[in-house]
Amino acid sequence: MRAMENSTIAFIESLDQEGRGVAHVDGKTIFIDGALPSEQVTYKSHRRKSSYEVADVVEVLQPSNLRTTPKCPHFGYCGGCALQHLDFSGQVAAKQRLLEGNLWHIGKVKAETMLPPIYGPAWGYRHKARLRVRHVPKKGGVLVGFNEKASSFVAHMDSCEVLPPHVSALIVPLQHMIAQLSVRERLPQIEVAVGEQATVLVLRILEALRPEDGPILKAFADTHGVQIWTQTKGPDTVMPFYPLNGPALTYSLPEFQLTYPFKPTEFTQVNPHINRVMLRRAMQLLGAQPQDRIADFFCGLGNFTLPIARSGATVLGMEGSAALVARAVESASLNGLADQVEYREADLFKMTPEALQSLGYFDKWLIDPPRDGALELIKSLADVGRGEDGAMPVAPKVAGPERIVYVSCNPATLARDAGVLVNLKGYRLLAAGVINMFPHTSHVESIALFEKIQTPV
Ligand SMILES: C[S@@+](CC[C@H](N)C(=O)[O-])C[C@H]1O[C@@H](n2cnc3c(N)ncnc32)[C@H](O)[C@@H]1O
Ligand code: SF4
Repeated sequence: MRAMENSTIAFIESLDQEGRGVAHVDGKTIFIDGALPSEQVTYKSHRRKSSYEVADVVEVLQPSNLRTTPKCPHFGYCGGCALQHLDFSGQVAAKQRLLEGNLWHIGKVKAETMLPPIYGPAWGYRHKARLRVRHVPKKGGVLVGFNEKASSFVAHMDSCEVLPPHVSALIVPLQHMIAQLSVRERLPQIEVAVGEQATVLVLRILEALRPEDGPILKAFADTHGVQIWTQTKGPDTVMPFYPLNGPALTYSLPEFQLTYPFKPTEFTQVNPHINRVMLRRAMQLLGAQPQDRIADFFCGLGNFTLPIARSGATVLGMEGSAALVARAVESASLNGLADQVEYREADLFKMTPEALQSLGYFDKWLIDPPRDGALELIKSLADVGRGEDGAMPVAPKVAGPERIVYVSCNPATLARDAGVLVNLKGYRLLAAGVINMFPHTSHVESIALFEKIQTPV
């Protein structure tokens, strides 16, 4: 709808992957930052293309009844959150609609059942974070935080509601402490990792620390009860007052009697509360039995592998990072599961039918890929029937597992891969649902269950 001279009015139909309201005006798609579904708003475009425009809300004429007051004072300016103006349940519903929309528009598939969303705490959930650091004298000194929205500048912030409160409380003291370091201009990033026994801050520094920096770091660590590790150019150099080379942290899964050691820089799930619920859901969907042989592709440090092994099944975990494979092997022994678990390092984006066949038959698969998805792995399964060009599938014919549980951090690639599984590989999409792993952001984590209905030719 185009209105009077200077203002443009739009009715918002849905949310996009970045949490922006989507409207259609005069045949163009308009992505409007700050607008919510079912709202009528005026907007101002800051990017115009022939088929779409990108805009900011000017005024909300008719607010959604799910619009709410953002809790964080930095919302709207900090790029860390996109949806704090939408009620928590509305966020989950919007993510579910996005997942369903992607499955249908990209993969041409529909889940037979939508699973109830997996919820967790709304605030203080981020146990892993990458904070940017920038020394900007004209903004008052050192900035520590997330990037500003749609910018590479560091946001000026003094607290963060999605970090655990004790980490949020470190932002201002970190700004003051870094300002005193000789390397304050050469310290672009801090990785935060909260484990069960400790919180570690890994300072990435582009040159060597000078001796006078040591006491400053030690005083900070002692005062705030955290560990500080430094990663300068070259191999890790842990500050001399902390144990060298050992994983400092652990997380545990009491329901599976499992404990995982990890190094703060290694991949672990960001939200430990949701991770536990997600693992229970995945195990329920996988239905692992003691006689099963199961593959855990993109297994990381064995987050899914060990709960699967606890059920009595044997598991092969495959992963691209040698460091994570080594950590996974260590955890399997530590938890008394080494006999049931094997790990292999492999680049799964280069999977071929021959390589997949050489792994032998699996009853079930668990897949948890990065954002790019798992296309090469799925394409390596034998097609059902003839291909689009009428040709028979290329040998070897790799028999697919009876069940696949697919955990995804990108609904677009999940939808693409689901389309291949359902339309070419003889699977049904039995169920799918969202996991609210990152509340208030537009990230959509999801889980899907596929079941084999046809034997490949
Ligand atoms: C979303 S994480 C999941 C890790 C694990 N399942 C977990 O829950 O902790 C994706 C994993 O894929 C691995 N990865 C990324 N690219 C890969 C590739 N090309 N081949 C194999 N693994 C890869 C990453 O190292 C990471 O451990
Ligand atoms: S990431 Fe933290 S500081 Fe940024 S908007 Fe979200 S809660 Fe606020």
